[in-house]
Amino acid sequence: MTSMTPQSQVPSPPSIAFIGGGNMARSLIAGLVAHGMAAASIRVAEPVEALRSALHDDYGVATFAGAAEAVDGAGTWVFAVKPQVMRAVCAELAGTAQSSRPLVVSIAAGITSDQLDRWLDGGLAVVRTMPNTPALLGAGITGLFANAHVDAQQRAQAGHILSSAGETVWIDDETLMDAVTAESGSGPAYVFLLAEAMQAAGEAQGLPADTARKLAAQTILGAARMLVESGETAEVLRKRVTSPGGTTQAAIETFEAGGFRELVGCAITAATVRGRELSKAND
Ligand SMILES: NC(=O)C1=CN([C@@H]2O[C@H](COP(=O)(O)OP(=O)(O)OC[C@H]3O[C@@H](n4cnc5c(N)ncnc54)[C@H](OP(=O)(O)O)[C@@H]3O)[C@@H](O)[C@H]2O)C=CC1
Ligand SMILES: O=C(O)[C@@H]1CCC=N1
Repeated sequence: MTSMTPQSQVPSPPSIAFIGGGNMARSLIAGLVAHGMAAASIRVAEPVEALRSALHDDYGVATFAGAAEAVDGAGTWVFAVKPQVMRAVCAELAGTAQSSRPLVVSIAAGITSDQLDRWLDGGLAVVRTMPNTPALLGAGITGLFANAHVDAQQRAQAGHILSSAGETVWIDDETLMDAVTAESGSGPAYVFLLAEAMQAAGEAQGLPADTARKLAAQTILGAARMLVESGETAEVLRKRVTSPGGTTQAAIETFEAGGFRELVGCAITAATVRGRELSKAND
């Protein structure tokens, strides 16, 4: 006798479960679906009903209120919750992790692969990653670190998931993941701060707000494309703009006199230190 299982109850292997369906999970899911991953292979645990509905409506993925239901049958678990709740979420899933031995991928700032492995009761393949928000456009960059339990196939799987968000770079020394977080994970916010400041300064010089906004945004886009596409260093590109005795020189000298480089250094140090604090504070 053949028993029929309703189609809706059949997980399509190999499926990926996202635990947390907020901003970053949404960006990664958008990238995966855009790169051809079947929506039926993506399961998302998210407590906020409005976020669950939006993910289902926009991408067709299966959504669940609880993490335990979302990971059922999934070979890869992507932890996309805040660092502050990671330990509790892992405690809830540790038993299932030990019986189903998934590939564990985390995007959380600060939380180490050792902590994740320990909180899930040990011996698991863990890839700690740090993407950034341009993932939403497939223009992100992600640093990845694999623990000793990750095999070649799992490494490829983690790389595949994050490459749908943009570029990837593997990091061999996990202690550097806090620096990755400080430079590229948080980095889009620094650029947006620069855009805010440029726009405000343009307006202060008399430009209409919409014109000042467009000038700042397109300048940052164009400069970023030159950095990526020209093969030249930032220093060379900066010097090409800076005519001797001209307007740029006047501005750059003002930045330098104000300690711009030191300030950026202090900001990135603060973010790196905060990553380490997040690890300790949530252990
Ligand atoms: N935003 C960014 O630019 C980047 C963030 N990250 C990392 O990504 C992670 C997520 O950040 P982000 O997407 O911005 O945060 P969000 O707050 O947007 O998303 C996290 C989601 O997880 C939900 N959640 C809480 N508890 C659970 C649970 N037990 N099971 C399932 N879902 C749960 C939260 O719900 P609720 O709000 O109700 O708690 C929230 O909707 C963080 O660890 C962060 O460090 C990494 C790179 C960049
Ligand atoms: O601010 C944060 O903690 C997260 C991690 C990197 C970007 N946003």
